[in-house]
Amino acid sequence: MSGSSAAGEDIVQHLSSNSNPSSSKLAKLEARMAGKAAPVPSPPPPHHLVVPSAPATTFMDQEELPESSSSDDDNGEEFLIQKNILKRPRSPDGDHGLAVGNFEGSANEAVKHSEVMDTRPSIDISNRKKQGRGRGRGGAGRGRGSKTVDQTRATSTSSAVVANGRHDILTNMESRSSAVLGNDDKAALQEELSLLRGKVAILEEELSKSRQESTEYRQLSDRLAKELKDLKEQDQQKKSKQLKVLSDLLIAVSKAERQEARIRIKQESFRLGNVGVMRAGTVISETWEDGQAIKDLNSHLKSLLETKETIERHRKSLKKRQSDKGDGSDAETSMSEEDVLLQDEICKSRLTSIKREEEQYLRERDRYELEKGRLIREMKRLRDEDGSRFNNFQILHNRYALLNLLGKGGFSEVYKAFDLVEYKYVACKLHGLNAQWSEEKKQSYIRHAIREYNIHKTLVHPNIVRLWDIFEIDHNTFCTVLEYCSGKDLDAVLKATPILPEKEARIIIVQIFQGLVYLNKRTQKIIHYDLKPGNVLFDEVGVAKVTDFGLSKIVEDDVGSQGMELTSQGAGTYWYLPPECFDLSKTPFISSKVDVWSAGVMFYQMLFGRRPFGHDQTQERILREDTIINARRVEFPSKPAVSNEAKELIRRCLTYNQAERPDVLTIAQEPYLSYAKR
Ligand SMILES: Nc1ncnc2c1ncn2[C@@H]1O[C@H](COP(=O)(O)OP(=O)(O)OP(=O)(O)O)[C@@H](O)[C@H]1O
Repeated sequence: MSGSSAAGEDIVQHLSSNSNPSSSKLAKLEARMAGKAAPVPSPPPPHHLVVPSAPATTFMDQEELPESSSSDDDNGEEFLIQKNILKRPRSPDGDHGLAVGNFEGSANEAVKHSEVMDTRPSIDISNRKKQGRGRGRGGAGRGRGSKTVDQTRATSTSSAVVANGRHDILTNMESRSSAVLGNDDKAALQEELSLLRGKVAILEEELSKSRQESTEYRQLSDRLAKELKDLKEQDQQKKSKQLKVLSDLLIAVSKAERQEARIRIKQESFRLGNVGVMRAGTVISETWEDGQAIKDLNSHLKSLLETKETIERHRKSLKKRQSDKGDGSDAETSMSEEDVLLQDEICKSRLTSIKREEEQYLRERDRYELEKGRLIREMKRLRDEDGSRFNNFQILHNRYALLNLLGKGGFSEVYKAFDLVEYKYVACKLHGLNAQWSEEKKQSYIRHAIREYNIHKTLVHPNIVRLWDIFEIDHNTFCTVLEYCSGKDLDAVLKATPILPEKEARIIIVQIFQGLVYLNKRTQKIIHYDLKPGNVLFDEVGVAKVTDFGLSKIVEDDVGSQGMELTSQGAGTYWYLPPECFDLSKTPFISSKVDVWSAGVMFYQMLFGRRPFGHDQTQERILREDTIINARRVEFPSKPAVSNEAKELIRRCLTYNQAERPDVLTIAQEPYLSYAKR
């Protein structure tokens, strides 16, 4: 064995002992170059390097091969290349294959060697390719024209890591191989090495470019993330600014409305009257003091009455004179018969005109009374608003901007509010629990309200006020959010105009019945149980809507034809409840017929300006005197004139006997309750 051959063996030994598989490949390459390659006249042709049919071998197999077997050299090369192919499947687009094919001669050889030396970098290549794809079609943007360069780079990339870690080995290899190889081989190898170096340099450059690119991308991504965050913040700020502007506007409008309402009250108080304070010893009470217009009107009426009395007296004296003349007792003061008749005619005519004047003043007084009623309600509203703890334009639940008080009920205050999320007006009903109440009573009230909410929230119909939301404000207060109805309620309408023309009354009752039909066509039927003018609201176009389901009852599925037991009587308003609800001798059975009765009472009230039973009575008196229990027959006043169909509908609704009274779905069939053309 020649010295150079021995040196080759040493190198093989040295390189084979390196656990790095690439080093082992290099060692084998080195070995081939040092000695075993000597008998091979020239590098094997490229197609010898790849033997597709070679049996697949694991990397361990390769490690276990005899290190210096002379037959190993070529086989080893084949084996290694085969191994490499298995480890790094070529990409389907054949880029890599092309990369190999694009090098010719020694370059080709060099590529093969580079493949032989490296398995791990192949994984780097595929990763890089993936990254390249990940960056989008940008890679293609560099141009298909540069494909060869790209491919070279791709191939070179596989050597990058090798280059980093094994530059010394290559240098070593170069010096040793120069010692053992012939001039041709040496030149070829040197060419090969310089090519590899070139590629290493390209790869290094590529790597640094990639690093730079990656830094740039990271910076870009950071910048974009920051920009996005800024935009979001700006958007948020813009939204809060918009909301601030909006709520400021709403508040300004509401404040102006409050001021206007107070000025109007002052003016009207002067005209119609005001609440005064009266002291009786230590007791201070409030009394109503009429305003100037009512005082003037009353004094006109008083003076007319006085004039009337004077005329009546004068007529009496005329009659007396006539009779005195007849019996001859006072001949001097006697008047001719004609004079007496004339005087009497004058008095009668004057009395007639006084009566006319009086009637006019009385009509005016009635109007004042209505205005006075409205003024008193408005005064009460303003006083309630001033005393309310929610009068300072709070935003509830981060969403509802409270504006002005609409009114106050038994345990609740209703505010007009603006929904800052849905951008619409709503009515916020604030249910206040009395702090003095026992915990048990509070819980019962809350249960009651939640029950109402659960019933009401499922109701979606144009003639039923929508319930949008419910939330707690504090331990003693919660809020329900309702559809806002900007018109008055029917109670206020009837206070302002006690008698409605039949046409108007009909359209209202038809809508109420449509709401009731909806309640009775659901799988879970509902009895409202508290239908009264105060619970019928109007929206801005005049659509009537039923509200307040606080006393309503859900009709159980298995209820018989006679209705369901009224377990909790509740406190409906007695003028509007049917006789069966007053029967204390047994637990009443109720059905939708309760609502039919209430609707009949309301319709009567709209047409005739008074309720059919117990109109002038208090709730307490109605109970005491069994007014409704005795309401067997409804009577109609002669005025105003009302159609027979309307009267017939009322009669049917107010059928005393519950069994004979039609239910909601039956009475809704009445032609009078439908506008459909027949
Ligand atoms: N959805 C609404 N839209 C507009 N105004 C409303 C709405 N709900 C109630 N109101 C008004 O608020 C006022 C108070 O209503 P609320 O229902 O609390 O009182 P009530 O029915 O008179 O009392 P209670 O519920 O104790 O019987 C009434 O004048 C009513 O017209």
